[in-house]
Amino acid sequence: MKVAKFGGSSVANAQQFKKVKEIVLADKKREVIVVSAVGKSSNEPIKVTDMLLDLEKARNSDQATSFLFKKISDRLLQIRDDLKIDLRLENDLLEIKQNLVVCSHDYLISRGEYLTAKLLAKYLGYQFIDASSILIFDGADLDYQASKKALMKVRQKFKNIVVPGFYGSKKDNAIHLMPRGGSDISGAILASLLNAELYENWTDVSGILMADPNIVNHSKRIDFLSYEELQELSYMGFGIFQEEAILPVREKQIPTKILNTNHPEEGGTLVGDFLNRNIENKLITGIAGKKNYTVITIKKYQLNQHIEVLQQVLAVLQKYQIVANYVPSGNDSFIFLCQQNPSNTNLDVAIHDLKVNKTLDEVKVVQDIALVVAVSWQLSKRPSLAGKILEFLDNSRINVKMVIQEGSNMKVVFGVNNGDYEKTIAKIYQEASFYKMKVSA
Ligand SMILES: Nc1ncnc2c1ncn2[C@@H]1O[C@H](COP(=O)(O)OP(=O)(O)O)[C@@H](O)[C@H]1O
Ligand SMILES: N[C@@H](CC(=O)OP(=O)(O)O)C(=O)O
Repeated sequence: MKVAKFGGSSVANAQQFKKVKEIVLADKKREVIVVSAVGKSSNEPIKVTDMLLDLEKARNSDQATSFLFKKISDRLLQIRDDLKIDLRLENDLLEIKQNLVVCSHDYLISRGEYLTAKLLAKYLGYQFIDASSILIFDGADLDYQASKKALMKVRQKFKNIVVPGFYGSKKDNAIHLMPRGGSDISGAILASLLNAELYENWTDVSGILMADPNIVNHSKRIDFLSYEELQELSYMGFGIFQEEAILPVREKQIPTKILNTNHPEEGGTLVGDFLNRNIENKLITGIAGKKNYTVITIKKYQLNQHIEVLQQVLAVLQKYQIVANYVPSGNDSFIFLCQQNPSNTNLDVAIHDLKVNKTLDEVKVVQDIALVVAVSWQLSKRPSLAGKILEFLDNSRINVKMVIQEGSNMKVVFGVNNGDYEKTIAKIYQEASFYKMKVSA
């Protein structure tokens, strides 16, 4: 059997629902369908999930909510009416409206998926199964056994089901919301629980492209990608597949395909255990990145003899709950990379604490740095990769602030000014995707 997840763009309007139906019914093995909330279309620039977030903001600041609630309801009811789906969605909408003042964030934001899945289930003639009854979480982690047991019970009764993505339930039955893009995770978990032969992830691009199509026009598709490569790319901001969705399919080695709902005939990217594929002479597999990092360089003479300094710095970061990547950089210094978040002032306070710490020789802070990662299959066999890319960037006068090639034998990270982010990705793509390199044995 196959698990097929359809993203918000695949269910953005009635037209898209029709395409989904055609795809699902074309293969009997597509038994478990996971769906996101109604997403963006050319006429509707806002995802229902973002509309719900706006609704929550209005509720929390005692502003009027009825206009926003109506807008959300209208989008869903329009699809129902266009497709003549025989479903009294008004009852569900009323229940949500009645809960609006008191309900939790997780409940409210998950309602987009809940309502969309109800519509799709009815439209496909599949059974709607609320994700809260089969994906059970213990804290942030899935309770695998409890979820498997609940899912098996459902599957004994119903073969073909539609499950809303993006949420499950906690032990106390309250809704547990996943991170943004979480329907990818729901699909991957279901594929893992069911040992699916394939996990299909249907979206609005025909596979994973070497670089973000919003930055590079006509970027080449990656036909085959290993779980490890996808992990590195998703971690660094590949928007197309949620990073946390990789582990469930990777653990069970479930082949995963990224496909286009608008063009199923174009095929897509197959993600699998391809690390031992025949080495190609392509310079890189893909490029990803994120803006808005703060780089904190800590200097301490003979640092390797003062391990307590590292402990002190980590304690400050822990105190202010700062998530940071740590990079050793020589005998006398190390750097931390932290993602900036304008609404979180903890980073400024932590930096202040570090600066007044007399044990440290110097604390240098550089803000507004973008990190761009080039992932290359078996980097160790291509030792001159980082140098080659630096040469390309140098030729186009991009000021590279740092290069990190630690730990993984799969990626090189370049730190550049935020303003050079797009240019860096475009440049690496332009040069590297055409460049053929000799591979050492
Ligand atoms: N490397 C990439 N390859 C393909 N798409 C990418 C890449 N990086 C970013 N994207 C963006 O990801 C989008 C698909 O993800 P998303 O908007 O979450 O879709 P969905 O609503 O189907 O889940 C594409 O439309 C594209 O703009
Ligand atoms: N609707 C949620 C979950 C999700 O996975 O959406 P999409 O598949 O449209 O990226 C979000 O916007 O984050």
